Amino acid sequence: MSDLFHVGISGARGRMGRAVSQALDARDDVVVAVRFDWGETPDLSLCDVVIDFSTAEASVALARIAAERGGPALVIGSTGFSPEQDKEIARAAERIAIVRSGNFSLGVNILIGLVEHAAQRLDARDWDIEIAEAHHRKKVDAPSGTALMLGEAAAAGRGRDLADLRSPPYDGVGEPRETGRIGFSSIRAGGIVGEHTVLFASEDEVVTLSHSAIDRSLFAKGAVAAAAWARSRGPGLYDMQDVLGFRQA
Ligand SMILES: NC(=O)C1=CN([C@@H]2O[C@H](COP(=O)(O)OP(=O)(O)OC[C@H]3O[C@@H](n4cnc5c(N)ncnc54)[C@H](OP(=O)(O)O)[C@@H]3O)[C@@H](O)[C@H]2O)C=CC1
Ligand SMILES: O=C(O)C1=N[C@H](C(=O)O)C[C@H](O)C1
Repeated sequence: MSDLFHVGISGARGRMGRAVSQALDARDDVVVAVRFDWGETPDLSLCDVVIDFSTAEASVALARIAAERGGPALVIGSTGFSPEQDKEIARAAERIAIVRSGNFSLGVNILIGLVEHAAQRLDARDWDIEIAEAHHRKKVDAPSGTALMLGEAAAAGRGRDLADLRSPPYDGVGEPRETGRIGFSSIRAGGIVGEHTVLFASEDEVVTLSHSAIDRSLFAKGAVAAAAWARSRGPGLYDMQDVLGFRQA
């Protein structure tokens, strides 16, 4: 394999697409082969990897096409997938390498391990878990992809799936909070890049684990590192824990 690799950018004119473009410009081992947005048909044969920050629907369509032709590898950062769309991405990953993550930052991927550790040790009968996130006013999906990953880590710490533990949204007058559930809340305001807090609360004390993204170039750099990693992988569905070498064998 040549040291030079060819990258496509999906969602190129978007906030993340532009950040990815800048992150790629800083590297001397990358050629940006194609850039595309909604309604444009890219020549995927020009790419070793496509970095995709678009929409869940667009990412599923791209994954389907890439899988049908046996490449390129994909790095998918879009969020807001339905369970059926999750399955479509997993199906495509039987044919090509896909690195998918709701957050490409090192800090959040460290936080995931801390949350799982805490959830495993703090008894669900005594400790409630609540996940709060804040993002810019243009973000359309909630809870954020990162909040859901943190929720999955908390659920895994308790040996369960998030789908079984997720609290319905609190709104109006309802029943008291059910023991062992994981709650989510979201803020959309101004230009907030990305704030995530996981709160563990007992009757006597509160433990708070949190992450703040200061600039979205953070996510772009992580996605570019994932692209460099993905281009030499066989088919499979990977995430940033794999790229960073955090996954235990
Ligand atoms: N995993 C992570 O670390 C991060 C994930 N994200 C996620 O990435 C996604 C994009 O975020 P952001 O850049 O802020 O959003 P933007 O709305 O700024 O950009 C989305 C881009 O995708 C384009 N697009 C829409 N449909 C298609 C399509 N079919 N094919 C190719 N491109 C398409 C849009 O084009 P047009 O304007 O022409 O419609 C637009 O340029 C969101 O889901 C967000 O949650 C964001 C930050 C970090
Ligand atoms: O839309 C965004 O901006 C972000 N989306 C991701 C998410 O849904 O978690 C990651 C990051 O927080 C920014």
